[in-house]
Amino acid sequence: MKILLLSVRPDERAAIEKWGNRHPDVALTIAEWELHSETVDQVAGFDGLVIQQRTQIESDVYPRLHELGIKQLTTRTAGYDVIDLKAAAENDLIVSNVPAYSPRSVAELALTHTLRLIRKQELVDQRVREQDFRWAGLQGSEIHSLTIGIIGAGRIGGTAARLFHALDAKVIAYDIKPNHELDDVLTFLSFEEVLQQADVICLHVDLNDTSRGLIDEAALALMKPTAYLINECRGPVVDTSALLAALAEKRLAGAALDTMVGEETFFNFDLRGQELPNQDLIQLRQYDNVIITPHVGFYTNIAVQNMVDISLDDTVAILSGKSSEHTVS
Ligand SMILES: NC(=O)C1=CN([C@@H]2O[C@H](COP(=O)(O)OP(=O)(O)OC[C@H]3O[C@@H](n4cnc5c(N)ncnc54)[C@H](O)[C@@H]3O)[C@@H](O)[C@H]2O)C=CC1
Ligand SMILES: O=C(O)C(=O)[C@H](O)COP(=O)(O)O
Repeated sequence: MKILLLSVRPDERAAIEKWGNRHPDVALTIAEWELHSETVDQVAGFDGLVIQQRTQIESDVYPRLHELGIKQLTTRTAGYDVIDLKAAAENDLIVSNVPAYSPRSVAELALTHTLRLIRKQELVDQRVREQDFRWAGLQGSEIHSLTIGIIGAGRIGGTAARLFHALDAKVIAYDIKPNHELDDVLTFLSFEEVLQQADVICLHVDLNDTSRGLIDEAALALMKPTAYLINECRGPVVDTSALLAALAEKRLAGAALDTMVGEETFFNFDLRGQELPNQDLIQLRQYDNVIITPHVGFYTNIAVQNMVDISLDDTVAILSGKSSEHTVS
């Protein structure tokens, strides 16, 4: 069996090698390129495909994969919004993802961002760098006195809720499919109630037709002017122009963004000394109450090993005609 892994980063190689040592019967090939119209022909001769990319797969790729005899497409990520599931199904491709490689990795970043925001840590760091050691303007708040609003209480949102609950915060949540196994740590409310009551809103929805643009001008207008917004899921869930307006007019206390619209042109690039390619990023970076992290929520040692292991196990299972519990349709 021949499996091609695409978009492989140097830090994934050790995990891939470990899996390969446990499966000497599987031939693994590593490549750094992404799956697109201009690269798809290089897939010829392989049985299985494992991807991880932020840019959409073009529509002509799916029929070409079918012509090349590819029957499976696995992304070693939780989000699978770069894949058009309808086009994949029309071309007999079984799609799978890695839904739970480490919900803690992202949930712990949400907690980190929350603590940094409520202690005004960006401003503190900036001032200390400038040798300004005054306290004025730096008073923070304590987590146990706050209400945390989780939008999308799935694997990651639910894990974040448990972390916040353990720190004695009040946790409220909105989800289109509430999971009542979380009732011991949070209270499900309406979308509007969560926005109105929370001191910190954490976004953990998957990107779909109902969540695209969910945090728009109207949603931001419902939030308290003292509240913070944290986006750890996908950039398009937030209307960035509306967010910028809310920040400019001080209708929001601040924000932390681990995902942004257009991030594929700047996150995980070394742009030191260069002009930034995105106006929203330029504007957001000017605020000392905005934290930007380059989509590192997932990026822990445990998560990277699990992403590799689970995606390769599933690829082998699917190609062997067995079922995988991670197929998506
Ligand atoms: N920053 C990062 O590095 C990472 C980001 N992610 C993103 O986080 C997302 C969530 O991951 P999981 O928790 O594993 O997914 P999940 O599928 O377990 O949870 C998503 C939840 O959102 C809910 N939801 C969907 N649309 C909604 C809407 N319009 N309003 C309210 N709730 C809605 C669903 O019902 C579900 O409970 C992924 O799809 C991915 O986009 C995932 C891993 C790493
Ligand atoms: O798993 C996900 O979903 C993630 O967001 C990642 O872990 C990073 O994946 P990409 O956004 O780089 O595909």
